Amino acid sequence: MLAVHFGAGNIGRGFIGALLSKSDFTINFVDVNKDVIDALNEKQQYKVVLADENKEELLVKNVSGINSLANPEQVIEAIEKADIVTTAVGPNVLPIIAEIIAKGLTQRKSITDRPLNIIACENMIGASTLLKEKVFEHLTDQEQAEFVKLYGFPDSAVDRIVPNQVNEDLLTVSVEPYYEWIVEDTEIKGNKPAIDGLTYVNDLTPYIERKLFTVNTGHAVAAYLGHFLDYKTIKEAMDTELIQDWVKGALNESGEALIHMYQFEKENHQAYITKILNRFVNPYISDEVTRVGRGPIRKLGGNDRLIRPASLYLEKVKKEPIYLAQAIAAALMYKNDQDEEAVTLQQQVEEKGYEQTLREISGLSGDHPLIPVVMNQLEQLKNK
Ligand SMILES: NC(=O)c1ccc[n+]([C@@H]2O[C@H](COP(=O)([O-])OP(=O)(O)OC[C@H]3O[C@@H](n4cnc5c(N)ncnc54)[C@H](O)[C@@H]3O)[C@@H](O)[C@H]2O)c1
Ligand SMILES: O=P(O)(O)OC[C@@H](O)[C@@H](O)[C@H](O)[C@H](O)CO
Repeated sequence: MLAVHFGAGNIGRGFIGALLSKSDFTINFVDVNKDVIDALNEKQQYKVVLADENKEELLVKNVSGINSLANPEQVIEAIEKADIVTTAVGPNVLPIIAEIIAKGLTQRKSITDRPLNIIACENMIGASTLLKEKVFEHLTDQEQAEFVKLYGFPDSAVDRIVPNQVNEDLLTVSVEPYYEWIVEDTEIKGNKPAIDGLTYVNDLTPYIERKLFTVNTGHAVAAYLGHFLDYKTIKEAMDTELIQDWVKGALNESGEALIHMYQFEKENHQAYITKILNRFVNPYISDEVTRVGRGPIRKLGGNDRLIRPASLYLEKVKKEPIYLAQAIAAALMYKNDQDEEAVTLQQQVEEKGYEQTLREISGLSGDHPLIPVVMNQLEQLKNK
């Protein structure tokens, strides 16, 4: 069985590749990073190391790479033959890979009517749905009508902390032992891909929102406030009582909103939070706040990990989300010359001020009650 996976980065190699390989898939990684692709073709295998005291190693075999910039025709050919297509490229890259996926599906359809599922494994609500929209922009009306019956784009939620890598070998990837991969099965075309460790559900919404608004919310709070206080890693930040309290405060707020929305058992949700807080302080992982805080414009989006739980808390719980607002303020203040979005964000702040920048990036209406709460927290942070 052949898997074509876009994005041979941390989560691509360290999670999706590892799981697909365990279920006997051969994996064609597609990437624009020449060094990684060359190394995959040369070695045809790589190591995944579990970041705990045992450092158990898994050898991922039968892998190869395609450089999509140099050899787009090979990508098209791979999609023609694939049994599954997955991505882990980052939400902003989905529109960029859509065209070649459309070409691959078009070529496939000219040869076979075999169904195919394309699963975007990104930290975003509705990532596969977005990819489908972008792919369909490259198809005629007739192709769209045919493809919709054969090609599924099921949404998914993926959870495994894979930090930036500092190994001698370029391909080796160190990952936390914990993982969760959930896929919405209502959109699947043909047989459900049999992948060990993947869970199918009928309705992904509670799962993706619980994950994004707990793991990623907590992570973002630790990253932006950690950076504000000059900490370099998530663990360093979390080892500080003050930041730990801020993260817990934010997760209590997002938790109350989630419990209200999805009727989760309060105790179960608290246990979920506690487990996540322990994952953040894994001593075998060094995760930079700059990785976790990367892309602040995306992270300040209206449906993302900070604004959406804060808005839900206001709307459903009817209280002011002080801790989430503080993290939103820290995200607005986030400066990092190495991060393109952080640079653009600060240019926007310089030109338009914090309040207008927040409105434009988050899409919150001018009179949204969250805005004064954030502005108040911002003033307090400036004085810290
Ligand atoms: N690292 C984690 O802990 C983690 C966990 C869950 C989900 N995710 C999600 O997985 C996705 C990838 O994150 P990551 O941490 O692996 O990032 P990463 O930067 O390590 O990997 C992304 C890969 O995509 C490649 N890429 C960029 N443009 C491309 C293109 N046009 N075509 C093909 N490949 C391209 C990059 O070269 C890189 O190898 C993100 O959506 C992220 O939110 C990450
Ligand atoms: O990947 P991002 O930029 O959306 O978010 C950064 C981290 O919070 C994220 O990568 C987590 O490590 C991951 O989502 C854990 O499952």
